[in-house]
Amino acid sequence: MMVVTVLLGGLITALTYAYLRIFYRRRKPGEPPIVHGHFLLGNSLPFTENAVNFLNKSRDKVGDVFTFRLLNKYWTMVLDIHSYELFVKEKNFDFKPIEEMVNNNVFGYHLVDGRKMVAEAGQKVSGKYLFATVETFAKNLIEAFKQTSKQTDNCSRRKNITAINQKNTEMKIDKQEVHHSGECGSIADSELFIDSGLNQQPGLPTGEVGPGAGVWCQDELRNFTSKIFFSPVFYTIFGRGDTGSSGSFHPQVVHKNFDLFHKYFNFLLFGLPIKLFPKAMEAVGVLAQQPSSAEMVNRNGCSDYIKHSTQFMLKNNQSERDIICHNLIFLHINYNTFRVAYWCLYKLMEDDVVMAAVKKEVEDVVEAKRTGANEAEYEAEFTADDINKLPIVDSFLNEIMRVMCGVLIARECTADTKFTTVDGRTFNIRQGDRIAMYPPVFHHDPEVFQDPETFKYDRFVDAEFFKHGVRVKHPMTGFGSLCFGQKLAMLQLKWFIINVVNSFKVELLNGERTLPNKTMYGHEILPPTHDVKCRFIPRERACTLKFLNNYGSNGSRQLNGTSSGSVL
Ligand code: HEM
Repeated sequence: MMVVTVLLGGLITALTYAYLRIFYRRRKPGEPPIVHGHFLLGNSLPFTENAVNFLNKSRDKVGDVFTFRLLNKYWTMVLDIHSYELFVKEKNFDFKPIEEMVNNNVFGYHLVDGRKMVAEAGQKVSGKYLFATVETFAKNLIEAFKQTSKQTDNCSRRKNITAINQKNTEMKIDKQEVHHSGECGSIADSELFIDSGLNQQPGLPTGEVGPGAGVWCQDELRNFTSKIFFSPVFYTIFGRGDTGSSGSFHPQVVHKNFDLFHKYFNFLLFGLPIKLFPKAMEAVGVLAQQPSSAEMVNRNGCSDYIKHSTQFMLKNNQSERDIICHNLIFLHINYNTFRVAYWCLYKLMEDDVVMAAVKKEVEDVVEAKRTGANEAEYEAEFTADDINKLPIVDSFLNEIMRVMCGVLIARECTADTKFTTVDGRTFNIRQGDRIAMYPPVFHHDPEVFQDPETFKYDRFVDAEFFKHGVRVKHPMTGFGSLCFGQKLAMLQLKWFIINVVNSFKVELLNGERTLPNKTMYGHEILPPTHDVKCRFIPRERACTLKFLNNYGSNGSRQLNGTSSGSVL
């Protein structure tokens, strides 16, 4: 009995010691206030349920700089938007451990000399490389639009068959038939439906069928965006290999598997082993089937970013597996742009007023730029500056970025640090703690953005924003301070919006609605709670749009115009 009591006593003492060492913290003088939570989980549950609500409530209780706990890690949140520059410029707040955590926990690899590699590879998406990348993207976009338009011809053919057969139902296209009809693989196309026109939905205009014209095609919005946006992004990054030799390294296969993998992203980020998630394992198995590094760098159209980073890693004797993981990270980064494109299409379709405003701006500028003797020859050229000088397109995109942003700007504190906010309050931050700013809180602050829950496409036109009566220098912080791809992403997205409005009519099917999934805060761009069905048809006689790479001519080495992006 005595032995049992002693053992029990020992166990309780050990557990109490471990608890005090790992979880418990007493606030020291000068440190931010602590928001206490569950004795084991800390504040993990309210944070993962809805981070913005939790952080707002905490701020109301203890002020805009405070510390809380996620499992065993203490985080200090700086929710003072005016202190953004001070935060991102503090040399003791280091991004490297965060980057390593993502590389290690989510992608299972270590990047040798990572900071140097990112700094060097980052050059490959700025200056002349930025312009060249947009040029390649624009060409790939034309190709993707062409292929998708061809599918509506296919729908048209099928419609006739449908009419002949008197089938009054939607039909799913036979996988193989679609596979032969265009570049898209069978996975994407397996979800393509024909809107036969015979089962017209109430409230929707009749499919515009004329000789030689397509009919409305139905698709899931994610699938549609994948074909017209993710494909060109994918080919811009990796080029087009010798088709057939690349197997499952195909944009639609990669996209489907990335979609699946991303569902588990937050679990992996917090360190849970991927083996717990068989579906994620399966997806990664497919994603890992990539061309060898030697083949990749020689692929036609492979980006300078991938070429440079691959060669850098080879020089450091990193394995083929590491290179594959790095390619996945780069895709993961670009997947954000895909999600924004999804929301752009959704918001255009959701509200006729938004669509009309964006369309008018695009049509006016296309009309003004148009050259050519007749409709068949109409063509309009856009430079990067031209793209950036469309206030409605710019504001619409910024509003999407505001509402859909889920990013946490996180750093690790590398030494005990006194952090002083812009209004002069000083807080002691402990070495080893995480420290963060949270753009979604700023983006939904009613003092900065009036009616923050309402989507206002023109919110950013000639606008300034204020907090406590002081102008906010950085109202939009969704790219953080380090993102090299900000200018590229914004240009690609604007060019996509212009082109999609010019080339397609797109509509949501009746009653189809979705929302950003707020349990996914932590993803840079929030995914939808569920997908929606849409339908599309190419616009007849659409003017051909071209991107003009004028880098270096007329001194245009910089990007001018509205919100072209500024990395601090
Ligand atoms: C809508 C699209 C995108 C969003 C929302 C986004 C957002 C972000 C954010 C929040 C960070 C962390 C920054 C920080 O903590 O200060 C980041 C880092 C980064 N982004 Fe982006 N990004 C996007 C697109 C891109 C693209 C297209 C590229 C490349 C061409 C890119 C390249 C990078 C790189 C290389 C980093 C890491 C920088 C470093 O390690 O120092 N991003 N991005």
